[in-house]
Amino acid sequence: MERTLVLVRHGQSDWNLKNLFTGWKDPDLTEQGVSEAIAAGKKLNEMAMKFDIAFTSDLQRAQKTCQHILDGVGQSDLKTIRDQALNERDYGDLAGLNKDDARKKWGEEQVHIWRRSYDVPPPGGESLKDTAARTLPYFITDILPQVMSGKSVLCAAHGNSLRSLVMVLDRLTTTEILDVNLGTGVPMVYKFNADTSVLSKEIINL
Ligand SMILES: O=C(O)[C@@H](CO)OP(=O)(O)O
Repeated sequence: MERTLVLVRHGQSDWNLKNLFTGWKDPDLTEQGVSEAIAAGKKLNEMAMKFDIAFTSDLQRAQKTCQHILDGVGQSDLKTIRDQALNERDYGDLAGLNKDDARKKWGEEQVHIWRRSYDVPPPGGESLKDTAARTLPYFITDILPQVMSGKSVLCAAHGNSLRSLVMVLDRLTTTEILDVNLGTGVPMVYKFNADTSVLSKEIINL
């Protein structure tokens, strides 16, 4: 039995391009972001990937990426479940600020800690640990059972909401996760063993 999960971060958004902290804000994809999502769909189609169900967040950059990928594999009408649990980490007071301005104000090191550490939340926002406290239960109750029943599942979400899942799937430590950055529109194809452990992971570079 094949148990497949494809995780993909949305394509470039307007605020990625403008270098702004985004979090739960809801900017659209840029032209490049649309191209990345279309390219991801094309690659998965070349691999003859077919999905049984898709999951995405409550934010349009992930939803649109999900739809472009489904269009690319010829499954435009596939059942897609949207849930806030998959939303990006809430960046709190940093949302809307320019990342370079933030580095000037608080220093390179502090901003890196806010962006990539496991348990230090940005002011008024969620740490990766806080994010995992909503993404992981949702993954376990809603997404993993689909995968374990032999389905092929697409999950289009966000840099940090997906880092919280990748940390568990790849068995990374709280130190190792610091260096993990997910590329926009780059699918990660996971296959699972019958005991829910990861059999294989393939990163599909565009
Ligand atoms: O702004 C955000 O919400 C995220 C993802 O783009 O940024 P960062 O990579 O800094 O965590």
